[in-house]
Amino acid sequence: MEDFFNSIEAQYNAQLPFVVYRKPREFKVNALLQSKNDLHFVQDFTETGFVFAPFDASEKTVLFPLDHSKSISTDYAVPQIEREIQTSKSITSEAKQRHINLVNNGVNAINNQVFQKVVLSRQELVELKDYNIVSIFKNLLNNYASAFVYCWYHPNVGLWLGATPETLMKIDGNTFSIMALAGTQVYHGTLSVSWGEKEQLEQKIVTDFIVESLNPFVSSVKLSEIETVKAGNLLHLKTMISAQLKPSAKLHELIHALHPTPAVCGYPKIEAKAFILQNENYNREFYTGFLGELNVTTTVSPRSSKRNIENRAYSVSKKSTQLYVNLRCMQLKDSNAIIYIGGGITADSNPEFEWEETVSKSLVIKKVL
Ligand SMILES: C=C(O[C@@H]1C=C(C(=O)O)C=C[C@H]1O)C(=O)O
Repeated sequence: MEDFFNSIEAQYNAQLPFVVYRKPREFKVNALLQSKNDLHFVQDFTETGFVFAPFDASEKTVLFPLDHSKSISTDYAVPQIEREIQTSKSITSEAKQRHINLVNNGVNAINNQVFQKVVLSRQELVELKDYNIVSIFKNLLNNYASAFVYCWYHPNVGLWLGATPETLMKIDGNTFSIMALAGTQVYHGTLSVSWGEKEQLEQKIVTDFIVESLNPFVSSVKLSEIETVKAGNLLHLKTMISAQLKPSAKLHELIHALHPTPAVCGYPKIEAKAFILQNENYNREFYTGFLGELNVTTTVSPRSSKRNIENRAYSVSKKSTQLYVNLRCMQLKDSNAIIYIGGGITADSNPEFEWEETVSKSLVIKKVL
């Protein structure tokens, strides 16, 4: 296992591109190491490899192509330590006022019927004296077992790390699933909590948008019950949506229809996105973009018991895609961690609470620094 992490460190020190990641609730940590520092982009999502996409879909999506990279992996058992997060009050009142003004502008636009929901965010700088990316990555692994945890690096793009609770989409053969995640409250030891109308509405907007956008691409849609889920120190509302992809469905069209969903952008999408780009006053870059495995072939054997050994002849290869929304993340740049945090705004948003929500979300990352 230490060899694995030494290879990651050596790759970073040599300024060569890599991604190291662990899927939710898995023990295996995978990495792709590019042997040269070339920068590849996705053309039409028929490629195979690991993608890293920005919030603004008019910008390019970076690809680490499987055939230009070395794949390595290790098993990693998480030590049983869930440290509680200490709330820090180090934030300037200027940053707070700026966010409150931004939220007020969002609520005004909603009252003027420009859109129904918008997700507004900010960045926060934490100065780091010195840091080791492998130790920060291990802290993320140890603290967020149910998240997709990653560290992604390209010398011409940047160094990003995160532990996201949100799946953008999973495709296994023709089976498609997606998560509608929204609504936030701080976890106080129980999942049995009640949710306000504001949170229920902001989550429903996400579910409805997904179902409507999927319609041209799928043949049968199933919705789960709405569940309360825990992500670090927070609780969210979640609906799982699954469907069968039509043979004619093209992945790039599907991604274009869904991303960015109202979980990270707003509804309607075009108006909300324009508001974000004009009003947030900073560049989200890859925050609220997506990342993950694209068209990776997995071989599934129907039975693995000895009695059915002859069945191995029927083992099938499937293409699988697993993309996650880039949330609870940071960029390490010079001697700073830039933390990205936001929340969904509806007509009933209270700007002070929205500020507090971003503070709570920032602790997910601050805890591992
Ligand atoms: C935008 C973020 O999170 C998203 C917004 C949420 C909300 O508004 O309640 C909840 C989960 C995510 O879909 C973030 O973490 O920065």
